[in-house]
Amino acid sequence: MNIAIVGTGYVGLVTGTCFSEMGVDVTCVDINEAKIKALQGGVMPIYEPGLESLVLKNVEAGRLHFTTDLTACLDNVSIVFSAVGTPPDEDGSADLRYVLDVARTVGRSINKYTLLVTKSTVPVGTAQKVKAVIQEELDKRGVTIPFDVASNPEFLKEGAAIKDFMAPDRVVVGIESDHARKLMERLYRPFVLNGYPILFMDIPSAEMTKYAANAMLATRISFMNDIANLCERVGADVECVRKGIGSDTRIGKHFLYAGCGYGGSCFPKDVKALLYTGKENGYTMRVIEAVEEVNETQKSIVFEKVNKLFNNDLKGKIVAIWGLAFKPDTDDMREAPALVVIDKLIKAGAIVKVYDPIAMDECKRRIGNQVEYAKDMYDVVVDADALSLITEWKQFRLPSWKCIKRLMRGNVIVDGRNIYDQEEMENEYFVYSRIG
Ligand SMILES: NC(=O)C1=CN([C@@H]2O[C@H](COP(=O)(O)OP(=O)(O)OC[C@H]3O[C@@H](n4cnc5c(N)ncnc54)[C@H](O)[C@@H]3O)[C@@H](O)[C@H]2O)C=CC1
Ligand SMILES: O=C(O)[C@H]1O[C@H](OP(=O)(O)OP(=O)(O)OC[C@H]2O[C@@H](n3ccc(=O)[nH]c3=O)[C@H](O)[C@@H]2O)[C@H](O)[C@@H](O)[C@@H]1O
Repeated sequence: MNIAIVGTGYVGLVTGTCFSEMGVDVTCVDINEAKIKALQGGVMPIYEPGLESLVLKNVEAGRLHFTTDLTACLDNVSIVFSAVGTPPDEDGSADLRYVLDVARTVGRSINKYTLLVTKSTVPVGTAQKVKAVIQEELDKRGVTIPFDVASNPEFLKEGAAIKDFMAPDRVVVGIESDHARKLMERLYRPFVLNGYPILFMDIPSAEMTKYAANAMLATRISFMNDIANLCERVGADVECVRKGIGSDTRIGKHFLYAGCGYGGSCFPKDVKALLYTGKENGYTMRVIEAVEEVNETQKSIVFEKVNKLFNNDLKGKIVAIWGLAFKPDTDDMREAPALVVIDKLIKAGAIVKVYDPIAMDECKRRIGNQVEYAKDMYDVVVDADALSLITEWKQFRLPSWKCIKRLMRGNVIVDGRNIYDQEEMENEYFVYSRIG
């Protein structure tokens, strides 16, 4: 089977690589020439565990190709996936410009039946827009060429993308023709053989499933952050509460970790887009509004705690930060809580020193020399008055507190992800503060 994947970002590159691993011949397409050139030279444009070796292996096997020219590969493929970005517009709605650009190129260039599958996260009704654009282009050409559209939202998480794609809880596919269903059944057969369910449904339901899933996960996080903030005020421990409620199988253990707010390229933007869809349809999504509001406040919580511990006077204080990426195992800093904390610390007059195992270059690209970049996790705490943990990379979990105590000039530790033991920290004579 030959397919093309348009958009070689986190989703497109992982999708293309994983399908090629299953024996499919995949051409990954991107308009970003530098990205394609790098990939052709074996250089990954993103950090994602396990990706590089899988890409190199499948390129070597001749099943994975990279190009900037979608038109040139359309004659050889039966399915085109669109995995381009859908960033938030100013009003919070999903910007469909890139998705519709892909549809336009497909309409202008196909010469035989093609199935265009949208993998990007798009609001209900997008497939119909995609269909209309392709038809418009075919009409302009004066040709009749059969085509279908489908929706196949992606549920992978950054940092665990390969595993999530290869072993999905489910694959959701929205279709409106038997032929499209057969093609998608064939493409996903290796996954079904491995026991992973594929759920076929109508296209609007598939499109909505993606937003509902992300909004539900974001809701759990904001709910727990709300509970954590109350725990702190009433003297309960949110970590005990998390285990207590997570053991109820109706609630489940996952996505119940209180922290310094959710970030990333998806929860923030998808929550906004869902709110917009509600408004557009005369309905206010009140729960989702609260989810967003709680998260906005929560992103400042580490700053608020540090500030309070220094009696609202951070002028000249050195604050070290562990973790910049929006979560561990990625270099992605889109909507990262660290950016909010850094900004507030700088505005309060603090000197900020940062360390992240992978996202240092990304941070430099975003905020330049507003902060000091340390060479490792111990170097960053030298002379610091306070240390704040923002991203729970594994290497931060069991540090040498003896060494840290020697290097810091102060003893304040603010744990934005609740990974340290309160008693141990107090035994080490740290002033320790966590979430909840
Ligand atoms: N990042 C993630 O973990 C997940 C993202 N998604 C969704 O998948 C979509 C893509 O997200 P990412 O991979 O993170 O985006 P990304 O920004 O990493 O990659 C998008 C790529 O599309 C390319 N592109 C834009 N227009 C193009 C065109 N006309 N032709 C060819 N290439 C084009 C860009 O150059 C870029 O390389 C979004 O809708 C996102 O919401 C869904 C699940 C997980
Ligand atoms: O649509 C998307 O792009 C993806 O968005 C999320 O994946 P991702 O953003 O990569 O990462 P998550 O592991 O979900 O973490 C998101 C944020 O929530 C925070 N989080 C997560 C879990 C938790 O219990 N508590 C918590 O604060 C993380 O620190 C992080 O900032 C979803 O988990 C994926 O299923 C989805 O495909």
